[in-house]
Amino acid sequence: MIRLHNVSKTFVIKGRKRGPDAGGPDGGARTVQALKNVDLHVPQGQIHGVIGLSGAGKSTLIRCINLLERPTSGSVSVDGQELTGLSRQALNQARHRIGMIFQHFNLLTNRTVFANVALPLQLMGMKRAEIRERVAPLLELVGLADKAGQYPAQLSGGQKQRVAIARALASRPKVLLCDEATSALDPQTTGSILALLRDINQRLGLTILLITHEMEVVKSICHRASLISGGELVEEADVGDFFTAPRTRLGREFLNDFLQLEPPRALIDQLEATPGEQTHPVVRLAFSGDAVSTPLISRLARECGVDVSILQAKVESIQDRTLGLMIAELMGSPIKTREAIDYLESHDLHVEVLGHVQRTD
Ligand SMILES: Nc1ncnc2c1ncn2[C@@H]1O[C@H](COP(=O)(O)OP(=O)(O)OP(=O)(O)O)[C@@H](O)[C@H]1O
Repeated sequence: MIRLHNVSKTFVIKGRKRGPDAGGPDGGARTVQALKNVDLHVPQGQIHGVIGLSGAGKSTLIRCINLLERPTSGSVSVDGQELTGLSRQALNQARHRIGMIFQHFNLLTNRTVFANVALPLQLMGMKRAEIRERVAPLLELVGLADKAGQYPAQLSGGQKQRVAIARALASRPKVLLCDEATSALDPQTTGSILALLRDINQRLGLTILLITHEMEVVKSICHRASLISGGELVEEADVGDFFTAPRTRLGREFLNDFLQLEPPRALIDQLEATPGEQTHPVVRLAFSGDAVSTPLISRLARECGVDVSILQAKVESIQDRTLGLMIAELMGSPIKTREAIDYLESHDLHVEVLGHVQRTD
């Protein structure tokens, strides 16, 4: 439904220098490459999250999808239509199939809830009666049927975002873009807006692309997720894998921040990077699916002759999957602990060796 192929975006920031030390005719202009060769495919009906740190390129990416920002190179297509080559008029038509919501809602303060939702339909030239027929069920859908005559200032943040969602859905888009849509909301309101987006995705089969800096958002509603860093998509996976086996250091940092599952400080200070004859490995184990209910730890002791000292453990529900995480010291000879790691990996556990500690046994 959404396809980005080799999309790059470079901003040129004009220099302010004037006069003899301007350093050239551009007065010291510099460029920022906000996106680098981004490839992304979001199939119909999927909720895809793009997560990254501040300045990573999230907003630029989402704004390139409806061409609020025009890519410097590459192609963008939505619902099978390539957008980058369209005339202004054709692009305006194509944008009816792409709704968007924003962190700060972007409602018109001097218009009622009804009039805000009706606005895109008026701009499309729709007749009054038709607009009424379209807006009423949308307000019903977002739970604001009784607020049609109120003004944005009379609404809570969550209610304002509901109005924005209804407005974004007014033109019956195939795609909804969410630009940090819950970042200005408290956790409880965030939960209710995410539940509404999930409901809309299921009921209307709407494809959703959202950008966020919060793993909680990805965990709550996304089917698939990408990590963006320095304008590049550095990893992409189904959400279960995104949370169990991040492939990049940044992915692991996001996960650790979210789970707050780090070895105790005192242990971190003792960790050595290389193993020795007198050390034990400290590992982070991530397991999902059948592995969660299999007594693998007791089997390690029986089948590999390795004792396991559990330092921290946590079980999380990621949509319909259960994810187990554990930090543990594997106690045994170097050969046996290597065998134990192979055994765990052969049972689909993701094993990351955090370091090695001196044996005390
Ligand atoms: N209009 C612009 N002109 C110049 N540089 C820009 C422009 N918009 C974004 N940038 C730069 O592009 C890079 C990516 O910015 P972008 O806003 O896409 O990141 P982000 O991940 O959305 O960050 P945040 O979470 O802080 O909003 C940054 O270095 C930013 O300064």
